[in-house]
Amino acid sequence: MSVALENTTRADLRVELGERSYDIVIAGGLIDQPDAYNGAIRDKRVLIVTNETVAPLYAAGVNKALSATHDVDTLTLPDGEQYKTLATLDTIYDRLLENGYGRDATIVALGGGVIGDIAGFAAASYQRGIDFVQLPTTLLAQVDSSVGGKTGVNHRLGKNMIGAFHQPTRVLADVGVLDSLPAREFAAGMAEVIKYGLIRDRPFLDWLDANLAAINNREPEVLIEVIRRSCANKAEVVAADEREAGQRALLNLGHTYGHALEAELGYGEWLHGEAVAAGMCMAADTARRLGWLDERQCEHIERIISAAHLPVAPPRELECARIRSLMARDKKVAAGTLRLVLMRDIGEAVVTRDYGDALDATLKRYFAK
Ligand SMILES: NC(=O)c1ccc[n+]([C@@H]2O[C@H](COP(=O)([O-])OP(=O)(O)OC[C@H]3O[C@@H](n4cnc5c(N)ncnc54)[C@H](O)[C@@H]3O)[C@@H](O)[C@H]2O)c1
Ligand SMILES: O=C(O)C(=O)C[C@@H](O)[C@H](O)[C@H](O)COP(=O)(O)O
Ligand SMILES: [Zn+2]
Repeated sequence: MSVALENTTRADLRVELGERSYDIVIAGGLIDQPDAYNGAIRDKRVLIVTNETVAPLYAAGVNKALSATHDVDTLTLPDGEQYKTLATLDTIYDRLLENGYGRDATIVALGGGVIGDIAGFAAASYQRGIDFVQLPTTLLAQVDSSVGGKTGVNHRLGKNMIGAFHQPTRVLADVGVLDSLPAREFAAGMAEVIKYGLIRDRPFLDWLDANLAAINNREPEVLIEVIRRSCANKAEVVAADEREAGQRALLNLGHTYGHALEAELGYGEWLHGEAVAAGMCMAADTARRLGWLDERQCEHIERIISAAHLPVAPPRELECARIRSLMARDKKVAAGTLRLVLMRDIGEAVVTRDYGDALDATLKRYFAK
């Protein structure tokens, strides 16, 4: 059950995508309120897709909120990044088909980014596409993965290698559910928050820096502001470039390095946000070698990341050549060349293929073997 927060602000944002536009609502106690779903679910049948950790905490409240007006069933998946696979996706198709769900059904994704990505991809592909609603329950999912319509699953050889762009019909970011989130998962979400500051919103980064203690204490008003400003950044980028033909790639800062780390560590040893945090430090190092950032700026970035309880380097010795070959499979490879997202300054990122030997020098520094 999500607890409504007394006297806390509610923030409403909109992702402007023509006929696929949708609202992001940010408040406490949202997912248990029947009204919150008005206009987001077209027809009767709803399948809530969640996992074994989140279900006992929040599925009953969501089920109750929807049951007065809809015919609701719940599918509970195993928990973990290692289950973000085609095999798990198949279990969603099984449930939909065995129970005769049609194209008018809606999937409600209740969970973190793993559930959002996999349930979203089920919605994108089932009978060539059905509606879905995002109920993100981690900080990372509330600030990033529930918005923008990137859905998909991992492959042994690369992160999110199989997927589709498919926008939800609504995002309900209920800050009340963050109370039960473990500290390590909360910190992982902060990596994507800091990312917005580093790529395009220097004032936000300075605000984060000044408010980190209140953020780490999860003060509700401060959290709503963290989520609101993060989603506002993401919504703006997605509205301008839904399918990543250009500026959306900036949202990938640190991810080329980070996704390689996640794959090399077997999708489980490190959380996505942890890999992105270390990846952003590596991207800063590459930018420093190009003369774009100086030593002091790199230290500043590392200090904020550390203060958010995130790693600034790989967890142990990893093989440089293996990381480099995983990076070569990144989705930003164009005409056979890997493009990187690098900071020209703090708060200003670019996509570039002009990094010369700087990438290899960075990889040698972080991956000694
Ligand atoms: N689609 C996108 O744009 C996008 C953006 C960023 C990340 N991602 C993806 O998101 C995934 C990471 O998401 P994540 O960090 O949310 O991880 P996650 O989905 O694995 O959730 C983290 C853990 O927290 C648990 N949990 C979730 N909500 C909880 C709650 N309220 N209380 C207690 N426990 C809770 C989960 O069961 C899980 O064990 C990665 O697969 C990443 O690739 C996608
Ligand atoms: O929404 C985006 O665009 C992002 O890049 C957000 C990232 O935080 C996220 O991890 C995304 O899933 C990465 O996308 P990918 O295309 O590199 O798999
Ligand atoms: Zn990410």
